[in-house]
Amino acid sequence: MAQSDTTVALIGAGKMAECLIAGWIEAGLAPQAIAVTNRRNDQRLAELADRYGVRTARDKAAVLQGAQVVVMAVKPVDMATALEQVAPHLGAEVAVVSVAAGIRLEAMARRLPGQPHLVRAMPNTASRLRQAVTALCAAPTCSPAAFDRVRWLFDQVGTTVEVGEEAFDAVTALSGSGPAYVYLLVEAMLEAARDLGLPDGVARDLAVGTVVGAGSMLRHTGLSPAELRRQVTSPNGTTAAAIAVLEEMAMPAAVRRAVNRAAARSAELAALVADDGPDHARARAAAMGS
Ligand SMILES: NC(=O)C1=CN([C@@H]2O[C@H](COP(=O)(O)OP(=O)(O)OC[C@H]3O[C@@H](n4cnc5c(N)ncnc54)[C@H](OP(=O)(O)O)[C@@H]3O)[C@@H](O)[C@H]2O)C=CC1
Ligand SMILES: O=C(O)[C@@H]1CCC=N1
Repeated sequence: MAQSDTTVALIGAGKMAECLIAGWIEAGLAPQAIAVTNRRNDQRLAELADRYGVRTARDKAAVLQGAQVVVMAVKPVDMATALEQVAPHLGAEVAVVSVAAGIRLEAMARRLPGQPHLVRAMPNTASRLRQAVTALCAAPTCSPAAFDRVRWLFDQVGTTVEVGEEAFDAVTALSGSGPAYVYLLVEAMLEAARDLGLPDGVARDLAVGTVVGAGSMLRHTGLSPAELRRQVTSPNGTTAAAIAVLEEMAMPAAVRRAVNRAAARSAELAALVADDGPDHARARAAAMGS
């Protein structure tokens, strides 16, 4: 069977699931090759069926029926339960992919005994427009064919990179959460534009065009961000004045700290599906804390 005939079941029908569905449909996957379920929100399933033509069902067995790839798109806190619910309905040849922050392959394997084809993925919401960057890591037991199928799926919604699992907390902090950092920057730029009296529509067009243009420069010139920044910054000019304020207010250090904190949070979230050892309850409580 060709990879373009891949059948997918999504467990979880939230924001990340919808971005993947939208990207796959845009890439030409048949809507009926995609099945989705969630925990209890029937209206949400109806919405996705209506919007994309995908199959939906409340019953997990029905959604998993015939799926070659199962994408676990639930919150880390819900992953243990969700894995236990799908386990009885999986054939051994099915590839199971988790997109959850923090959840480790070893923890998935413990909840899915006898399931060799396990993959961890960290996409981002730009999969909606087929512009995601997705990091992938396969369990040692995953067959090359199963991994290729999973990789093909994520290649349909952007670009993929294979990394060791030890890099996943960092990847999650950088590119999984990363879009939010950019949006925060744009929010602040728009507030400043409003302070300066620019009409909202004009400001949005200019700010969005600026971010997209800067991203394209990063992608296509091959120049470093530092060099590109230098090209904008005339001595004693307007940019230099702005950058001086950002440095004085420790913006670069704040971003570094934020990305580090996100990576640490990813590591904390691993405790949600950690071993049921003596420290489990405490680790779980701590991870759920914030
Ligand atoms: N949002 C993002 O930008 C990114 C998210 N991720 C990861 O994707 C995962 C999902 O995040 P997101 O989409 O934002 O979360 P949402 O809260 O939007 O969606 C979570 C979904 O999981 C469903 N769910 C929970 N428990 C079960 C269960 N036992 N069986 C079936 N469905 C269940 C919920 O159903 P119901 O509504 O009925 O309770 C809901 O549809 C997370 O693990 C996150 O780390 C990864 C990269 C980026
Ligand atoms: O905020 C989160 O935990 C998820 C993972 C990466 C992006 N969103």
